[in-house]
Order: sequence, then C-alpha cells, then structure tokens
Amino acid sequence: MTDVIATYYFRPREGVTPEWAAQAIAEEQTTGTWTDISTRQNYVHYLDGVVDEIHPSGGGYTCTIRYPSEIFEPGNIPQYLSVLAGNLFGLSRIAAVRLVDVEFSRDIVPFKGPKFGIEGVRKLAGTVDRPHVGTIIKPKVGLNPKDTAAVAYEAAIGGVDLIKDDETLTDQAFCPLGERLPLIMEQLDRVKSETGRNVLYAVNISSAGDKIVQRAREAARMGANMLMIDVIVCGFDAVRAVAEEPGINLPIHVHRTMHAAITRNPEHGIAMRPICRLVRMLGGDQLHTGTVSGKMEHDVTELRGDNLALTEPFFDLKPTFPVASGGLHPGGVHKEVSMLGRDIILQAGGGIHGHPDGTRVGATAMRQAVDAAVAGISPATYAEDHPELKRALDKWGIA
Ligand SMILES: O=C(O)[C@H](O)COP(=O)(O)O
Ligand SMILES: [Mg+2]
Repeated sequence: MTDVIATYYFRPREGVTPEWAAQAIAEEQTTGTWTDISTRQNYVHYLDGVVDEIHPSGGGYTCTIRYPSEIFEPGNIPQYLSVLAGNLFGLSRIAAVRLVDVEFSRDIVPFKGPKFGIEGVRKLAGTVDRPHVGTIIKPKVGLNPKDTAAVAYEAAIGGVDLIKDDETLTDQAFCPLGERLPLIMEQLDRVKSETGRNVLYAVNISSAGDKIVQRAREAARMGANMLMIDVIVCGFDAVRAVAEEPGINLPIHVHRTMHAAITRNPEHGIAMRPICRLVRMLGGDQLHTGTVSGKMEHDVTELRGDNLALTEPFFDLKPTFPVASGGLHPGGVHKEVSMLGRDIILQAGGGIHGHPDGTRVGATAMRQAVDAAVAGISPATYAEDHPELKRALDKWGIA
C-alpha cells in the first residue's frame, strides 16, 4: 500500500505557526481533533496523516500531507473527498486553505477511467489531430425541441464536431429531453448523409442522484451518441455511476458549472487540478477546464497544468479531452491553440450563434480559425480569402 499525497496551500491566522497549521489539518482529516483525546489508542496511529514539507508560497505556505491509503474506502468518492477536502476548509485558526493537487495511490483507483478518451472521441468524430470545434446551443434555455434541432443542424452543417446542451437545460416542459434528443439525432443523421461527418451531441442528463442513471439509459435507448453531466452540482460520483452502468457505451462530456465557487479564490477551496484527476478516473471523456481568451477568470499556467492532469500518464487510464469554453470566438482560436495545443475542444456558443450571418456561417468561421491556427497562418491573413472568418473578426476582433 502506498500513501495518497495531497498538496495544500494555506495561510495561518496571525500568531499561528505554519507547522501548527499544517499539523492541525493532518490531525483533523485523520485521527485527531482540536484537543488530545483519551480514545486515540496506539493501534489507531497507523492512520495518522503525516506532514512532509512546508514551504513559503505567495502570502502563505504550501505543504504536502501523506494519507495512508487504508484510511480510504476503495471506490467511495464522497469518503475520499471528506478526507482530502473536508472539515479543513473551516478551521478558524487558518485563514485560508486550498487543495492544490492530489496523487492517488493505485489501490484506491479501482476505476476504469474514460471509455473513449481523446483517441476514442476522435475516432467517433473522424479527426486525426486538429482541435475539435463544439457549440452550445443558445439561448441556453427557451427554444422548443424543433427549433433546437434546427440550430443543431445549422451548426453541424457549418462544420462543428460537437453540439451540446447548456448546463441549465435538462428536461423542462418547454424542451423535453425525450422530444429534443430524437429530433436532434435526426438532424445529425441528415448531416451525416449529406457530408459523411459524424457529429456528436452531448445531451444533458444532469438530474437527481436516484434518476441520473435511468436518464442515461433512456437517452442511450433513444439513440444518444454522447451524454453530458454537470459534475459539481450532480456530485462526482454521478460520473462514475453513469460510466460504470452496464449497457451504456457512450462518451461522457463533463461540464463544471458552479466550480468557480470552489476554484476561483487562489487562496481557498479546491484547484481544478484535483477535480481533473477525479473526473478522469471516474470516467469523464471530456472536461471543461477553461479558456485562455474567453469570458471566465483564468490563470494560464494553472490551466495548462489542469489540461496536463487530464492527459499525462495516470496509471493505465486513457486521457480525457480538455474543453475550452466560455466566451470563445473565432478571433481567440489561434491563442487557444498556441497555448493549449491541438488536443483541445474549442467550444463557442455566442461566438457561433452571434455571427452576423448566423449559426451555419458562424460554425464555418470557427472551423476556418482552427484550420488557420493548425496551418500556422495568422487569423487576419487567413481571413483575406475566407469571408466567413473575416465577418467574425470584424465583429469580435482578434484576441
Ligand atoms: O457552457 C458553456 O461552456 C457556455 O455556455 C459557453 O457559452 P458562450 O460560448 O456563449 O460563452
Ligand atoms: Mg454554459
């Protein structure tokens, strides 16, 4: 058995030493509490957390804590999180704590990881090494199933590889999943027969804990070719439950709505990196990690590290496709590709449906921006003989 190693950033309150603070975290998360206790028998100590290294960092410190793997119940993700990321965030003598990274030991990763991964998703979409282009149907809620499917057709025929529901669209009365899904798949079949291209549609099955697997099964039965889960609001284990459900053999697109409540404060909460590791081991084939040029707050160095956590060797688990989404448009594509590489899904909602000539042309403009970036041609030069891209750049500029 090997230990699980967690890295934390923390800032003690005035008068509290970093050694005391790190030890307080290790004790709280394992066998101790705020005071010594007579019931902490000798045989219990093998489960103690051990503080390894403390270094000054930013306005505080980082430390690593080794957790014996026996403290974890294999396969029980809620329990893993209670150990690694539980009470410690509220300790009043520590002003801020952030879980920065976790290295899991093999014995507590009984999961199979992504079924498809980057290669498997590429195979479905018929691409070799270019970035994928996706779109979120907008408006995020309100369209009826027929109009939603019409937008899906326009985006697909215009050139996107992936269409997805937005995070707030599930199975509301104005657009029931059972009506929307078959209509969209019909349109994607039409695109296939017209172009030979297989376009994926991530249908949002996010729902209550006792419903999500059933919803996944129904979506699979209705012909879905990809499922989408909002991992933070549904809970990490929702991804595992769907990924491990026998008879469902579909890639899972993982959205992270609400993550910024946990990840945004650079001193407190949980960084994206541990979230990336969890989603990958639980079976997410694609995960939103952020953009370089888009609308959401980001730190480029962290973002690259997060994408690495999805793609670097991790036992024998397949890599998860990182998704850059949120305020992207054709003028930002070259920046995304040069900073994040080609194994990336570039998604645009407003950046496609907001094109002055509509969704189809917007999708084409995004694809042109990708082609330019891959060929190493600047967007402005490429736009000279690609009017669709030109119109997009005229509206949104070049990032
Ligand atoms: O879910 C997402 O990623 C966002 O809806 C992206 O939408 P936008 O491209 O319009 O910002
Ligand atoms: Mg969204």
